[in-house]
Amino acid sequence: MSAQLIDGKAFAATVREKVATQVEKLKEVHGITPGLAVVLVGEDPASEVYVRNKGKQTLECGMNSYEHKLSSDTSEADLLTLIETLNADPAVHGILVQLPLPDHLDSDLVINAIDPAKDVDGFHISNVGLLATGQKAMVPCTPLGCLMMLRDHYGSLSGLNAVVVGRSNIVGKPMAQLLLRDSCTVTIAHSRTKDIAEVCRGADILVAAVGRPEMIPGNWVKPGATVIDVGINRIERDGKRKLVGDVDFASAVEVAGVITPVPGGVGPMTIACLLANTLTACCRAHDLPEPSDLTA
Ligand SMILES: Nc1nc2c(c(=O)[nH]1)N[C@@H](CN(C=O)c1ccc(C(=O)N[C@@H](CCC(=O)O)C(=O)O)cc1)CN2
Repeated sequence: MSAQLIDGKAFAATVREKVATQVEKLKEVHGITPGLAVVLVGEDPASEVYVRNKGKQTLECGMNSYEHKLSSDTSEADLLTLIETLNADPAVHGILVQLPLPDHLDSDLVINAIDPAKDVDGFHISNVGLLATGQKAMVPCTPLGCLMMLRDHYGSLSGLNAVVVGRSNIVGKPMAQLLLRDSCTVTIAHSRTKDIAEVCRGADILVAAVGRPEMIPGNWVKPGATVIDVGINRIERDGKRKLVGDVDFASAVEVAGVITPVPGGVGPMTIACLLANTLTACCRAHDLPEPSDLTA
């Protein structure tokens, strides 16, 4: 039997609509317009597309968008000066530096220069610590999107066995923290995990975030499980370029109960959650109630 697909595109559109409604209210009642600044260094083609889409969707939600495109040889000092300026700008509620950065720039240093209250990526060390200790944090967009889809499907995640394959700071670790916060029993699996197939087969919720094309086959999936595929891998097959996830969709769809496709699954939720985080950051900056269905 074939699994039910989660339509991330449609889900993301619903999130964006909710954000737009709240933004309109903020403008009408309080005269406040949330603002998002996105910084791109260099000419990575995929990053250029993501940044363009971020700007477009920010404006469509009624927020202000500030785009800063810097050349690939920008010095760390110049980038840090820009971040300082954005930190001090009251019209900017969210700051995002598009990753990956060129090799000569220290990503950790740059990310940790962002005011944690404006860190809508949730990558700043303060937000990482707040999330890990169950406090109010800015939550990384991709894991937040996965959590929203899981909550929508299950209602409560309490007591479910969740396996997160991948231990990156951007997805794997925060995903595990969020699932733990929702009372799942969480295992983080990775390249050194012994009998990883058997570990995965114990999962009610299997989140694949390893960055290896189609690494997880259907026989690693427990029948009826929910599979969330975070991978976005560009491969060439039969002479054609193709986007695939970390899960072998063709075999997994036959075993899983629910599955996210690639493309059109988790990906679109990343930008939708960025807009939600910008709204949240704006509400927090002005001591206003934040929309509870758009945060963790
Ligand atoms: N500062 C950040 N950098 C990066 C992040 C991030 O969250 N913050 N994530 C990724 C890139 N990313 C957003 O920045 C992103 C990735 C994928 C998608 C998306 O909609 N994917 C589509 C397919 C799009 C395609 O054809 O390429 C899908 O999966 O359906 C949106 C945003 C790395 N950098």
